[in-house]
This record gives sequence, C-alpha cells and structure tokens, in this order.
Amino acid sequence: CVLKASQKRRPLSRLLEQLLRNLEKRDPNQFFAWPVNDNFAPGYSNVIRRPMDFSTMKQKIDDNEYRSLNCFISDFKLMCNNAMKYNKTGTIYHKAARRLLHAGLKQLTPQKLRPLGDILT
Ligand SMILES: COc1ccc(OC)c(-c2cc(C(C)=O)n3cccnc23)c1
Repeated sequence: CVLKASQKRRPLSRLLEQLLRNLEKRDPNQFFAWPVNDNFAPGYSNVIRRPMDFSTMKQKIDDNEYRSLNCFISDFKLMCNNAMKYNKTGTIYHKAARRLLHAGLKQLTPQKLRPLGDILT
C-alpha cells in the first residue's frame, strides 16, 4: 500500500512536529511565531547573535536538521532566552518568554515523553 506523505516522515520528525504544535499553543499572541524584526525591535540583531523562532524550528524539522530531541529543546530554550535577554524584565515579551519557557519545559520532561516510546533513544 502507498504510505500517506505524513507516514513517510521519519519518526523523530513526526514527534518533533507534534511537540512544536503543542509549544505553539502556549504563544497565543504569536510573539514567537516568526523571526523578530529589527524594525519592531531596534538593535535586535546587534544584541541577539543567534535568533530563533517557531517558523525556523519548523523549517529545521522539515529539513531534518534536528538529529535529536535535545537539539530541538536547545532551540526552544534559545528562543525564550533571547527574548528574556533583549526585552527588559516586566515587558510583555519578557513575561511571555518566561511563561512559555516554563510551560514548554513541563511538556518536555522525561515523564511526559516516556510514553512516546523508544524513538527517543
Ligand atoms: C506586537 O506584535 C508582534 C508581532 C510579532 C512579533 O515578533 C514575531 C513581536 C515581537 C516579538 C518580540 C520578541 C519575541 O522579542 N518582540 C520584541 C520587540 C518588539 N516586538 C516583538 C510583536
């Protein structure tokens, strides 16, 4: 039988896409959906050396750039930490990043991921 396109994806890619969708739900304002634009964030590219956002993470999944779950989690943390570095404490972006990081890492604990089986090993 012919596998559907989604079934042809590598198991890790399908897992990461599912995890990404769940993380994106924690960003209702879509502050993290796209790369931060220097026009809206003056001097951003001078302060943040390694920008990251959900659309870039999705592209990296599609390009099979993530060799492991840990690499995926590192990019998620980078994205949140960038926002907490550039934006002052108390700003909506700093608060959104702290909330997103906290909620996201709770979804990525071994207890939550163990049921997904041995594709993580
Ligand atoms: C107000 O609406 C938007 C829409 C998209 C954004 O980034 C993709 C942002 C945004 C996202 C950020 C972050 C994540 O630092 N940011 C910082 C300064 C100014 N704007 C932003 C805001």
